[in-house]
Amino acid sequence: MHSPAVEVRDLRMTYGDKTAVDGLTLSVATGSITAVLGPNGAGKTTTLETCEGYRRPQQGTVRVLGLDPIADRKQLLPRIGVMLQGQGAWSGVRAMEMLRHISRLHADPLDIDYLADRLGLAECGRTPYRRLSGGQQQRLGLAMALVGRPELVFVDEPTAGMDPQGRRTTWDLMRELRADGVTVVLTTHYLEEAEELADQVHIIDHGRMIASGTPLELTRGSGAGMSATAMIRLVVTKPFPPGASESLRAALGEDTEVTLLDERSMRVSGKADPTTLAKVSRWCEDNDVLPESLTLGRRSLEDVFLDLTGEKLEHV
Ligand SMILES: Nc1ncnc2c1ncn2[C@@H]1O[C@H](COP(=O)(O)OP(=O)(O)OP(=O)(O)O)[C@@H](O)[C@H]1O
Repeated sequence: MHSPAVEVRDLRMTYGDKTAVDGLTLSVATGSITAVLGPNGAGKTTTLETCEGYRRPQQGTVRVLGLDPIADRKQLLPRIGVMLQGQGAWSGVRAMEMLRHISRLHADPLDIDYLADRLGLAECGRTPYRRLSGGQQQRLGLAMALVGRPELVFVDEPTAGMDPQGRRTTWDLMRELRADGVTVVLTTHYLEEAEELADQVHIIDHGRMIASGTPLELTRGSGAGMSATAMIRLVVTKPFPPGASESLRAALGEDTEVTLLDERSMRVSGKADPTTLAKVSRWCEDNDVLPESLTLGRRSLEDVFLDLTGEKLEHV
């Protein structure tokens, strides 16, 4: 077994009297893609910046590749790649000049033409940084993080502002990195990105870990911090009678959430067992409601996130 690539223990970070990270513990397996998900202001960037050595832990410990990101910065820097949110480059510098400059800081850089080609930067290589589109700036930031052949990369919202093709290219690249044994830690607002890419997902809210697991564990409800729940969708042939969701909830019991999605469909999250399905069906009979469909399905990561945080994330 490898030791973890990143280990955060009981991290606490504040800005004045604002607590940004509140006793966070997480570990990242070497060679994995790990996604840190959370609503705006959850503490993702602060946690990453502490791992990258930009911030000193106010409480708790952070180890990256077994090293202290601040005390061992010199040893660590050549081994990690960092793509910051809204990464800066000098505004007048041309994209390829910037990449070449960064590549010269590394002992054994990747071929920059290969990297530019791979990330679709070749056609804008002579464009000054400030004139690149948001997506091109993101791709350049990613190239700058990868050019030194890091063992571990931190990428903060790597595909924000990218078009669907740029996003897919980036996802492919992340998978290639993993296949080469590189560890990837990313933050994202896009649940689909986490679902597509991540081996492990940590969901944080208000600076605390609220759930973690593989995407499958989380959507089945078997991840840490989760209870086993399923999603039942009930679609009926004519509009529900008034008070239907409250009445169905009463019929199903306390552990169930019933949400009216529109006048003819409801979402029930509760236990995934035959009894629950039978109760829904009995409720339909008692209320003279004819189901058009009654389906039991896995929740999406979106449903999990919504249930845990009460907030919606943006869609891809
Ligand atoms: N330099 C700062 N000074 C004061 N408060 C800050 C600072 N940086 C972050 N915060 C606050 O700390 C909390 C956590 O911010 P952080 O940027 O870590 O969250 P995040 O999960 O990365 O959010 P986002 O998804 O919006 O990037 C937020 O409430 C934020 O307003």
